[in-house]
Amino acid sequence: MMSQEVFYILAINPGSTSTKLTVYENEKPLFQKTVYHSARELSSFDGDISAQYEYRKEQVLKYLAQSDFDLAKLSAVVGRGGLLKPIEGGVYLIDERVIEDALIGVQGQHASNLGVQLAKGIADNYGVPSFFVDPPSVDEFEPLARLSGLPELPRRSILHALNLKAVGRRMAGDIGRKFEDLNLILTHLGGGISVVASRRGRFIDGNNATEEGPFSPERSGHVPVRGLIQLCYSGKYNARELDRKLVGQGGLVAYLGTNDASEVEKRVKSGDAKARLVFEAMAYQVSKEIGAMACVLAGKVDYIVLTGGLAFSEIFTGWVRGRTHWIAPVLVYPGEEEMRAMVEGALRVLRGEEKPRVYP
Ligand SMILES: Nc1ncnc2c1ncn2[C@@H]1O[C@H](COP(=O)(O)OP(=O)(O)O)[C@@H](O)[C@H]1O
Ligand SMILES: CCCC(=O)OP(=O)(O)O
Repeated sequence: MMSQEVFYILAINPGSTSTKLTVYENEKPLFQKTVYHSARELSSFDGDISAQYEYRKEQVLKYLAQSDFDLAKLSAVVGRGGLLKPIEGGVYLIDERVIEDALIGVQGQHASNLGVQLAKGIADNYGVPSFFVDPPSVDEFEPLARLSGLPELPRRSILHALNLKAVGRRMAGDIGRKFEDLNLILTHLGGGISVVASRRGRFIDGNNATEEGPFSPERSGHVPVRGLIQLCYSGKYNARELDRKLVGQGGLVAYLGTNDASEVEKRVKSGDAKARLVFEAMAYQVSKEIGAMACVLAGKVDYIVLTGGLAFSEIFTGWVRGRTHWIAPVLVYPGEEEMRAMVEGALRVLRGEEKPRVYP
């Protein structure tokens, strides 16, 4: 029997509330770590994502050192793609143009922009290639989904593509069907929230997780726009401060002072009425967005799928199920498949099963 070549992959996934890292030997995880960043810790960077680079890199290297894994054995590093140009899904090589777009935030600033920077930074030190897979800027919207009501402000596809594609595939496999044969409403419940209409595997519409849809642990979601204009001209905030208020300091953080949904769940269980109102309102808004995506799919919905860290909360998923089960059966896949999906993408390229795409 031929022996299979052994590849060692490091995957790095910076999110708004955490940095996840893992090392795989082929398909086998050797080490996994989630470093949580509190809202207070991140507020010291004053909304400047690039300024978090050294801090997050230090954290990654610190926990890797504790893992006893010898980085000299690395075959590749894969980072979560950021708010890059709108592109097709797939595995991409990280080159200087990717880093440039991540740094300037070609479609905005978000922690995931650090994923490609951290991956390339570490990969270059060890002379190995670096990749990103299905970034948040995967864009499969239909023409109808792109209009907002103002021609100058088209809607943009910014969502949790990596996790939602991976969980959609896993869920379809679990019921013996193909992802490409199903109509799904896929919902990522994390630091940010995406609710997506997946028609036969294509994400034809979904809320932009950085500026639309439900509020989330750290984002305001959609807000009354004329009130927002008044805030802009109130003289109280500059543009960065206001952006930070909406993304980073919105949602649970604004109402309850924490981005930690498990902490909020504890407060709800202990009888805190305000925590209950806010937590239930977030579930109510997620349910409304699911209803909107059911209309996008003209009611032809096979399943509603809830995933992400917040899907561990049975109280929360129970509220969403209660309001949406009449649309389609609700399946819950707590946590995320992002790390495995990134590693598998890199492995396909290293094994020559797929050619890496070049960023346009
Ligand atoms: N067991 C749990 N119960 C409730 N909430 C949880 C649990 N685990 C994580 N969360 C919450 O999920 C959110 C983060 O989800 P995650 O998918 O890890 O986010 P990110 O989008 O930042 O990667 C945080 O608000 C976190 O507190
Ligand atoms: C910008 C879409 C991705 C996103 O919001 O990720 P997090 O929830 O990890 O911040």
